[in-house]
Amino acid sequence: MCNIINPMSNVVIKFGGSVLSNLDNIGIVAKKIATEFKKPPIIVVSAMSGVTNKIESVIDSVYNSRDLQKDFVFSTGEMFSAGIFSMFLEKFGRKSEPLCGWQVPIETNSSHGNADIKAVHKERISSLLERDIIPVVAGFQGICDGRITTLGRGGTDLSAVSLAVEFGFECCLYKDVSGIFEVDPSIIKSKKLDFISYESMHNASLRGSNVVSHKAVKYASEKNIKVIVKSIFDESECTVISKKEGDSKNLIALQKAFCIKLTGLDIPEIENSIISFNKKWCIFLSESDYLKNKNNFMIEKMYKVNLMHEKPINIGIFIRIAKKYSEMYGNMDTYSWICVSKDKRKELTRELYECFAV
Ligand SMILES: Nc1ncnc2c1ncn2[C@@H]1O[C@H](COP(=O)(O)OP(=O)(O)O)[C@@H](O)[C@H]1O
Ligand SMILES: N[C@@H](CC(=O)OP(=O)(O)O)C(=O)O
Repeated sequence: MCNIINPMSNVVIKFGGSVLSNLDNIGIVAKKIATEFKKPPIIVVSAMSGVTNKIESVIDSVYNSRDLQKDFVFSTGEMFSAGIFSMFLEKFGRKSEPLCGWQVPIETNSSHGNADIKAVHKERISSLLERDIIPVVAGFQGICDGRITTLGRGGTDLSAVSLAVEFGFECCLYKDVSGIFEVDPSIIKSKKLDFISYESMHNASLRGSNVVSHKAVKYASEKNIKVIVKSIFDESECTVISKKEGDSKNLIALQKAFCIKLTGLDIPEIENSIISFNKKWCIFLSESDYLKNKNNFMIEKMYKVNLMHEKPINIGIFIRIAKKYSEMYGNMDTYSWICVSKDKRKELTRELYECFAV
């Protein structure tokens, strides 16, 4: 089942790093847009895959920089892909113009590195669309007080959703997967969902299923705009994220967890940590706390396998599985988790899926 995007209708189309993995792929998707979309869509692009991580490591190697400089450099990956994508569109016969966030402009608050969108101005893009020129917007970025800001990792999804809201267009996120699955397809084979509610997707995104950024899902939910996730290489399938309450489903999301196991009660002061007591004391760290503390403590890199369940699950079965794999687990009304080492994560995920998937 899929709502095929109608090439005759107005649409915002976002291509993420997973699709923009090399120049050949950019050429292939740009050709498809240039030849199949009669009405000019608004294209929104991420940096090519791996580029933002590389930029981040360059920034870290130079200087523990202020947010202002960091965002300036961070935003360049998207500028590069917007320019290249636009060149390909022209090569395939369509007029196009690349735009940075500040040129649109997309106004944000001043939270560098994790800014929120305050306003999207339509005039410049509208004037391009009227003249049949395809705008290619660099995602993940905006402007505040004349300074470039970035929207947080995965933020291009948010750029696309906010443009779709402002223009009243459909919003389609093209990924390297044909939709949202009950489990990340790179971990195990599971069922693809035709629909998922904002709430379920938001919960899954917050707990590691970063296929769609949690900020984008929240924004779409607040503005009640449906978001379509699909693959450009298989147009027959997709997932629609919307208000529609779907049937009850279990989703599994994997999250990296950085964990200090304590021998005594000598608890270090670490911001935002969750202290969990389950036979042993341990502290889960955020990735940034992990980087700050990795030289001072023995920190284990683990995986938190989160099972999101809309109905209560059989707790006896869950605890039996949890104990088989780990001493660290938790059970709540709507989600349960088990923390395991990297080598056990697939096996555990498979067992949870087999026991609890609907
Ligand atoms: N439940 C899920 N369903 C589909 N894909 C998922 C899920 N959880 C994680 N993923 C991963 O998300 C990836 C796509 O997201 P991402 O790399 O952020 O895309 P992009 O950067 O192109 O927007 C897929 O390659 C897939 O491995
Ligand atoms: N390039 C940025 C923004 C982004 O949205 O990327 P992607 O769409 O590839 O997840 C990041 O890596 O966070």
